[in-house]
Amino acid sequence: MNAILNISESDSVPCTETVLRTKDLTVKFDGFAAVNKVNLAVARGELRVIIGANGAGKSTLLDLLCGKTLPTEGEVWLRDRNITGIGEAAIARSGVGRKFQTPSVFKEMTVLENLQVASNRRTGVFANLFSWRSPRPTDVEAEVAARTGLSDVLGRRASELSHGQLQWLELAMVLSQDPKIILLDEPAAGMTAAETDKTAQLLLDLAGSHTVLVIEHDMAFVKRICRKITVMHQGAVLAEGTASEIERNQAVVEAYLGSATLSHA
Ligand SMILES: Nc1ncnc2c1ncn2[C@@H]1O[C@H](COP(=O)(O)OP(=O)(O)OP(=O)(O)O)[C@@H](O)[C@H]1O
Repeated sequence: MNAILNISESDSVPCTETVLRTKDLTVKFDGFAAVNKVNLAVARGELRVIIGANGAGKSTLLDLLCGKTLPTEGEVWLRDRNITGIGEAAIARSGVGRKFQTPSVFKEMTVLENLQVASNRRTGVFANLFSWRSPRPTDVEAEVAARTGLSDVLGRRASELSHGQLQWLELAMVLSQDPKIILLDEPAAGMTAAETDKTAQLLLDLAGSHTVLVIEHDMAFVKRICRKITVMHQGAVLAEGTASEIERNQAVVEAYLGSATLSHA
């Protein structure tokens, strides 16, 4: 049992308990349905990838799940709790962590200082920014840094990190708040092949103990990490299934993959 991040042997076995569910989730902007009656059911410990063409509604769906955007209709459920409209902060406190595509780390702070800000976020950002900081990581910060490959750069300023390290720092900041569900927007975008590999392994390691939803365009990456894919098209769910089921689905091929298969897209 890893007490620090609440990872146990049984947690690492994917199960069929649904932890995140949406019911006819819809948001309209000036009458345009960016997300349209989406019914999603994600199991505890699952690593789910959401794919779809530009403008399909993927990011907006994550915005709805984390409370950044309020739905026009429909509901979001976390296990047996309806979290629709409870607000972004309350949803975060309920265990949903979101990492955006553009890192929002404090560039002039060290990696450790960024982790300290993140792990104390519940106490309020300003109290936190001006509070005294230990030069040593707590057990949780050390564990999160080890998990994301940042142990050797804890003392380095964020501005000196590579693109991949910045992305991992942002993920580490999300992890340090101990989320049960992690929402990620294109975590491997702009990464080198080696960084992409490391990110794939990181996500595979996180799944099981966490439920992970990832938006991704890089199909080689998708095939590597994913057991179940949700395909979005024009705000709605077009198909769900394994990579091989998806690449054989004629509607998906026509709407998104074109004549390419997932391995070539
Ligand atoms: N706040 C908003 N106001 C108006 N329209 C919006 C808003 N947010 C998103 N949209 C529209 O909703 C649609 C879905 O956008 P979204 O960003 O969710 O797509 P996406 O699948 O994530 O695309 P990409 O892969 O390019 O990021 C787009 O047509 C977008 O212009």
